[in-house]
Amino acid sequence: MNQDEMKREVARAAIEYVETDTVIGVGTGSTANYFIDELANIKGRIEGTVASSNASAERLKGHGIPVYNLNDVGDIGLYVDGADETTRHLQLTKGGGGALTREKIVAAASEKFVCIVDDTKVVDILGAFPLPIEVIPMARSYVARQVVKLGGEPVLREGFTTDNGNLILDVHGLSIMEPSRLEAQLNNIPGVVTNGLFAMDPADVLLVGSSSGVETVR
Ligand SMILES: O=C[C@H](O)[C@H](O)[C@H](O)COP(=O)(O)O
Repeated sequence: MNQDEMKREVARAAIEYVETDTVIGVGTGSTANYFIDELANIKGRIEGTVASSNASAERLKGHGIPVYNLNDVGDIGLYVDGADETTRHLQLTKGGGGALTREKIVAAASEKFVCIVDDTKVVDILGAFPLPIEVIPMARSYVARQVVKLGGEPVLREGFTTDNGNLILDVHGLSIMEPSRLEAQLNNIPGVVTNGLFAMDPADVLLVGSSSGVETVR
């Protein structure tokens, strides 16, 4: 099974968590796209969705699936999204597609976060994947200097603007031994909107696709 087939399999497995007549929080990225395509097959069974990016909203609408504004729905039961890296403790790095802030908001507003990955994303220690930080444009240099003091090497994601009109610094070289501590430390820097660590509030369920099938980690 290749990586795309594994992504499709975990996306299909996540459909099991969808409850009838509910609003589903939907993530962003290639794995989340497979989930959106699977959701299209059962769209008559759900009330609608809240999307974590404009790209996902467009894909959902393209399938004729209703997309609501988070402000217009109450708490959400289920959020399904991919990740760039995950540990077996369900702590994640996200934001490779730059959607980290809206992802963190929709995940926080959801009762259960089911994370769907292929087995290439599972690591012992987070950090090989550069950690994305969403930054208010006027604070870019200041934030970059503070990140250097923490031992990271920030690289501006050239030509990229988030759905919120901000910039992304991809931070290389951080050894993330204490993910929750680093998540809080980075978020405390003025000018940081949020960073891509989901450690203080990790996923609730991890579905890992591999050539031998889909494994569930809780
Ligand atoms: O901003 C993007 C998201 O955090 C994605 O969930 C993450 O980058 C994983 O994407 P993919 O499923 O394409 O590897």
